[in-house]
Amino acid sequence: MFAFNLFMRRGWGEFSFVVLSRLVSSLKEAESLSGEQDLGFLQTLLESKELNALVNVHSKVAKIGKDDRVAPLLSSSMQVALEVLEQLAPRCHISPLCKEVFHLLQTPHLQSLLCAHDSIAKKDFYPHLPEIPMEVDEDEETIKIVQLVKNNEALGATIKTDDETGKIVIARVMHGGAADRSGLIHVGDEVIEVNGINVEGKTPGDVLQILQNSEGTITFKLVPSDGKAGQRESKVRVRAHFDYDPDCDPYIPCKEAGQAFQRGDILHIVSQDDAFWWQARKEGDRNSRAGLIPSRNLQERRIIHERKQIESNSESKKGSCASICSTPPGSPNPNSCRGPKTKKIMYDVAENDDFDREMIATYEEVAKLYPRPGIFRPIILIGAPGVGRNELKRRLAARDPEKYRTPVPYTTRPIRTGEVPGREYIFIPRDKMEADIQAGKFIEHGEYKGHLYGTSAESVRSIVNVGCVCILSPHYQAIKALRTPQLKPFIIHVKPPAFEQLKASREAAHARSTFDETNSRGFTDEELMDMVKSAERINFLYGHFFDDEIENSDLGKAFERLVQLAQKSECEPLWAPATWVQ
Ligand SMILES: Nc1ncnc2c1ncn2[C@@H]1O[C@H](COP(=O)(O)OP(=O)(O)OP(=O)(O)O)[C@@H](O)[C@H]1O
Repeated sequence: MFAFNLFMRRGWGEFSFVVLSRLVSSLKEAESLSGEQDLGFLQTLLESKELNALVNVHSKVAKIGKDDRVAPLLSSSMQVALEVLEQLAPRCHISPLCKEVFHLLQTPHLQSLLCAHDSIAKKDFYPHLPEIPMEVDEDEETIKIVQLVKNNEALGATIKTDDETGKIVIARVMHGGAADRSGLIHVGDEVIEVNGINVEGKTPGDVLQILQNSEGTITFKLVPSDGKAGQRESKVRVRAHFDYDPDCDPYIPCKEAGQAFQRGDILHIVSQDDAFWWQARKEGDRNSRAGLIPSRNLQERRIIHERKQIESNSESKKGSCASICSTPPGSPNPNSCRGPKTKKIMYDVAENDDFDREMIATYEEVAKLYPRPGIFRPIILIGAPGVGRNELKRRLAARDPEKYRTPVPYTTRPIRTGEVPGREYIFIPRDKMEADIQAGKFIEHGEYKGHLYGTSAESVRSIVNVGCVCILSPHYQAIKALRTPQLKPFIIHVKPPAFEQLKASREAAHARSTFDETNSRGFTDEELMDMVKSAERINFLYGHFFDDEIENSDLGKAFERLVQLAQKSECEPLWAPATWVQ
């Protein structure tokens, strides 16, 4: 007893050989107080080489730990570096010093050093040693009694009936919730009593009722699980590619535990332990508890199931006039009476649409992409034909021709009078262009009136490599080919306003229809209507790829917004696919 009192008083920080030898001698004094077997065991342990070696190491570490000169000043130097980067990003052009610090702080070696420093400062020494196996009497069950004060906040844990034992167990503990913060309730703990009421044979619903009827302090009697407690938060961030509302989800285990989100939201996935229900919180919501969201696996299954249902419904309705809308909004109406389009068509829409429907958009892992000094992300303007992408692109290039450039397209058509090779087009023989298309050298291409047209990947790269911002306004189906880790484009959706506003703005500006080959008339109502529908459809199919959007109603305002977005893409760290940030 004396020995252990000593042990407690001194604490581990002062534990040394002196203490160890005093422990051994005090054991001898206490021989009469306890069983011989226990004392013999303790004496062997205290005199063992292993323990003495450990004490030796501990004493040295403890000594160094007391030296203030090597004590860390902070344990979040990486966070500080990121904040400095964020502050510096818009100021790089001010001085070469800013630029150099900005560049230095981004180097992987320095960032790794800061991360290593923080881990040591936090005493985050991995790997963790396995827990010491405890020999427990088989009949003896360890029980913990946990008391939590009930307030307006949810407990942040869910319960279920264990399939094998039929007992009530803790199914999940929501990160950051009351149960998690208590550090006392863990997944797999068996619930024996709630407020003195034995829950054996009860359903999770019954237990919930007990909890709901309780006021003030709630006492749980739990048998701890033998699994690992206190899982660390994962650092994964994803961009959601669909809207989610737990209130409308009949399968979520607990609606109150759900986390609603919208397409485009950045989510911090804090746990992926459960195959079907991840725990996540919206990025930036640091203090809120995490909520349940469907896992990628579950969401993919749902989408496949929904598609199958839609397909079988439309199969069974074949031949009848009414059909379920299995196509995205704004899909081309095969009965449309619009005349033949004279406009240049770069893609076979029908062929590519089937491919798009194959995509199952759930979550995309993202990371912050920091601006690189002197290398700008290409800006891609996507939008319905005629919406004004070229007009905006022209204005941006005219504002600063040294900075914003558009690649010169290639064509196989013969040169016309007044045209200068390399100015309007780069003229190229058909067999050469076909071979280059085959070799994947074109980021977009198409055929119009028997001639090929296209934009080469090399022309985009060469603009980027000379430190200019490349602006592109390709057909929307080129998104997938352009959204690569090499190009890292910033993609903006240029949207039309509602029909009335669209019509009024185009009429007021005497806008020329891009559907008329001679450019001699304004847009017809049908063309404007198609533009609105097409924008909805583009948003449905590709909305999750857009970094931002511009509503092109008032041209001046739309252009102002484009300038702001261009600056944002040049200066700010922005979320991008994680594969782009290596
Ligand atoms: N906000 C606006 N208000 C009025 N007129 C506009 C506006 N935006 C564009 N326009 C006009 O609409 C016409 C079509 O614009 P533009 O050529 O830029 O379309 P586009 O999206 O590039 O089309 P396409 O892809 O079919 O070539 C042009 O006459 C342009 O000046």
